[in-house]
Amino acid sequence: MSLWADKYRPQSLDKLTYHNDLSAHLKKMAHSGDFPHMLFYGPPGAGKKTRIAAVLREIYGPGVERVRISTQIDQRQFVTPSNRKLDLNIVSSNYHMELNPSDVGMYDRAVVQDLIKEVAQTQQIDANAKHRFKIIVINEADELSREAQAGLRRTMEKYMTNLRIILCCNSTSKIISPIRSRCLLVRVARPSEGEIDDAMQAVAKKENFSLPHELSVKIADESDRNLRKALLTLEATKVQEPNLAQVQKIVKTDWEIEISNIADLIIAEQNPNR
Ligand SMILES: Nc1ncnc2c1ncn2[C@@H]1O[C@H](COP(=O)(O)OP(=O)(O)OP(=O)(O)O)[C@@H](O)[C@H]1O
Repeated sequence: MSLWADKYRPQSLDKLTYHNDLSAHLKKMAHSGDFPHMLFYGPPGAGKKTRIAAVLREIYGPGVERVRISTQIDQRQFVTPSNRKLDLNIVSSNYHMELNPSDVGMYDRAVVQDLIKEVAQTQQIDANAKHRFKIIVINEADELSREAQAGLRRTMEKYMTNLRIILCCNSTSKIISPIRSRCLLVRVARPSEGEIDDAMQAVAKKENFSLPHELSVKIADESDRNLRKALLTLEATKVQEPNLAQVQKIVKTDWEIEISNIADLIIAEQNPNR
């Protein structure tokens, strides 16, 4: 059973419920022959990854179902110059590959370069594929070391014919300017409270319950307009109090409670032992 935040994630650009101009623009670009490298940025839970996944679907058209079926998670091992073994999870399909290189810390440069080279050097096998290029999605790109970014920049130039990079991060300030200037910058802003309300109401409808407007606004407000957090909070609240009309207090997510407990402990007794 998956969480509502995953279960009801819109799959295509047409189904995205806000920033409609941006969706239309991305759609146009996906169908033009000329797809640039892209840098998606914006606050947590604003919908960056959802949007990127929708763009991939749009680009690879009818083959998109195959993307889903053939998408798999690989665990790959890299050996560092000092012979340490590192594991990295990679989500990939015939058309794309998705990585979190920051998971391997200071070895990110080697990993990024190896993987990109590997993808760039394998031709698209599917002769019916609409596009000749593959896409590599790099998450948490702002955590990449400068060396990794410099390597990435060279690779972007070298393999432009059969490879596009989509970077995803919170802020562009840690991305080196030669990369920024080679990418189309796509800002995914926080949805408004009204838009969060709409998204939660849509989930409530699919789950067959009614969500009082005041509660919805309260959740939107308390979640800092982070849509994922709002959906998680809604689900946790509904589990605890199935009759939402009676909810007095919004349920916080486990990690929030945990962090708040830790903070209380630290404040209660301020010594090195604690
Ligand atoms: N346009 C949209 N309409 C409705 N729901 C959406 C939309 N975009 C995202 N969501 C929902 O919001 C949640 C957060 O989206 P997503 O994971 O894409 O955010 P993100 O910006 O990539 O977050 P982070 O930076 O924290 O990884 C998802 O659970 C998804 O279901």
